Amino acid sequence: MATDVIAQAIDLRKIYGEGDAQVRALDGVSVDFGRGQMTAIMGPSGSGKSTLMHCMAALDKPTSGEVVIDGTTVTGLRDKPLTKLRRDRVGFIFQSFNLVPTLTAGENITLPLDIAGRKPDPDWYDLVIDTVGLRDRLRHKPNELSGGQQQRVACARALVSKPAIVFADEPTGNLDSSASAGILEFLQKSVREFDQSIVIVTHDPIAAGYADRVLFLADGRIVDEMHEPTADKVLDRMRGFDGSARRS
Ligand SMILES: Nc1ncnc2c1ncn2[C@@H]1O[C@H](COP(=O)(O)OP(=O)(O)OP(=O)(O)O)[C@@H](O)[C@H]1O
Repeated sequence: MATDVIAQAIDLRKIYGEGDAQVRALDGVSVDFGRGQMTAIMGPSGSGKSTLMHCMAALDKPTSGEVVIDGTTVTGLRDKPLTKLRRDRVGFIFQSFNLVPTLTAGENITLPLDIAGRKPDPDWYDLVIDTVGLRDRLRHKPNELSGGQQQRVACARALVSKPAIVFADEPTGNLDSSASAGILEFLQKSVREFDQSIVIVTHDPIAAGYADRVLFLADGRIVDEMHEPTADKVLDRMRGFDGSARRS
C-alpha cells in the first residue's frame, strides 16, 4: 500500500439475501482512500454507500474482498483485534449524532477513550475543542445543545483519539444549512490543517463540494470519480443517475 493511501477496498462484495431476493449491495468495489484527504461518497438511494462505509469502518463484514486500514488487513481479524482497531484507529460520525443523553458534552467526547482506559493527548484535545468551538458547552447535556452543537460534539468524539481515518455517514443529514456549513468547515479544517483522513457519505452536492475527491456509486459499483469538486459540478454529474438498484 502506498504511503499516501490510508485505507483500501479490494474487490469488495456484499450480497444480501438469496435466490430471487438476492441484492448485490457491493459488486466488486476496489478503491484507495487518500491520506490527509476528504473523500465524499455519493450515489442514488440503494447504490451501496452505507454498505461500503460500514465495511470500510469494520462495522460490517463484506461477503468477499478485503479492507485494509492504515496497513492492517481488517477482513479476517478476530473479534478482539477488530474491536481494538475499531476503537483505536477508526472514528465514526453518524447522522443521528448518537450521543449518550445522561453524559455531558465533555464526557461524551472522551467516552471512547475512557472505555479504552486512555487519556486524551492534552494539546490535541484542546485543539479539537477550540476548533470545533465547544469550549463553553462542555458541561451541557446533549438535550441542552442545538443539533449543530450535538454534531460538533460527535465530531470531537470521533477525532479526539487521533484516529487513522474518520468515517461520517450523512453527517449533515439532520442539520440546517448553516449548522451543516459549520460541521463541513470543521471536517475540512481537520483534513487541511491537522492532516486527518475523512470519508463522508452524503446526498448533498454542497457537502460533497467540501471534499477533495468524490466517488460516485451506482448499483454497488464505483462508476465515476471527481477531483476538486464543486457543488455545481457534482450536481451536474448526479443528473446522470437514474436511481435504480440492481438485483440479480
Ligand atoms: N440488511 C440488509 N438486508 C438486505 N438488503 C440490504 C440490507 N442492507 C442494505 N440492503 C440493500 O443493499 C443495497 C444497498 O444499501 P445501502 O444502504 O448501502 O445503500 P445507500 O446507497 O446507502 O442508500 P441510501 O442513500 O438510501 O442510504 C440496497 O438495495 C439495500 O436495500
